[in-house]
Amino acid sequence: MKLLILDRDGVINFDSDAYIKSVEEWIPIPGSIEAIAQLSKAGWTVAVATNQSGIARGYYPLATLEAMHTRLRELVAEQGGELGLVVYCPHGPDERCACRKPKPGMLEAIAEYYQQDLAGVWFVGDSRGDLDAAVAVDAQPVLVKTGKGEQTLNKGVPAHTLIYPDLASVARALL
Ligand SMILES: O=P(O)(O)OC[C@@H](O)[C@H]1O[C@@H](OP(=O)(O)O)[C@@H](O)[C@@H](O)[C@@H]1O
Ligand SMILES: [Mg+2]
Ligand SMILES: [Zn+2]
Repeated sequence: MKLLILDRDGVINFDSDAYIKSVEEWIPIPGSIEAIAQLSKAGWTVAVATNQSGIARGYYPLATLEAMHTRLRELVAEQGGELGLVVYCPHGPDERCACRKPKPGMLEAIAEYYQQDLAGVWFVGDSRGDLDAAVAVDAQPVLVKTGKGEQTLNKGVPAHTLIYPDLASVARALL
């Protein structure tokens, strides 16, 4: 199976240090929706693994997070594509859950859902925690320079990380 896993904020949509707290604040990065649609139409399963500590912090309710993901699915469907499983970690850093990146719990949940081994599966993110979660399960860390990607790159990334300007260029590399 052709499985691609994406981080959300800073990869699919613009990120903010003030968190993405509403559907109105959830704005796709140009080319990202089209990239997901093109990949899915080419037979790729595109899943999402996203930290959403804003839930634990009380910045937005679960219903708002779900509304963002409904919007994402709708936009991909309008381009003729289909978005796969979206997994999120609603916990705060101090809850020591198993799912918050850099822990690989969400990646493992996606692998379990699709009964797919994660070795070499590309996980595309903008933060160091994304890359470390990939390394933890022998997936392929892929950094995009959107969102926090430039800062992440400047601080150093795992040795075999692949680096692309944005999700659209990742899609072009796979298609
Ligand atoms: O990039 P993904 O995983 O899709 O989501 C990241 C968001 O949950 C937020 O994660 C926060 O980190 P803390 O959770 O406060 O450490 C901050 O980096 C925010 O700027 C960011 O919007
Ligand atoms: Mg991110
Ligand atoms: Zn969690």
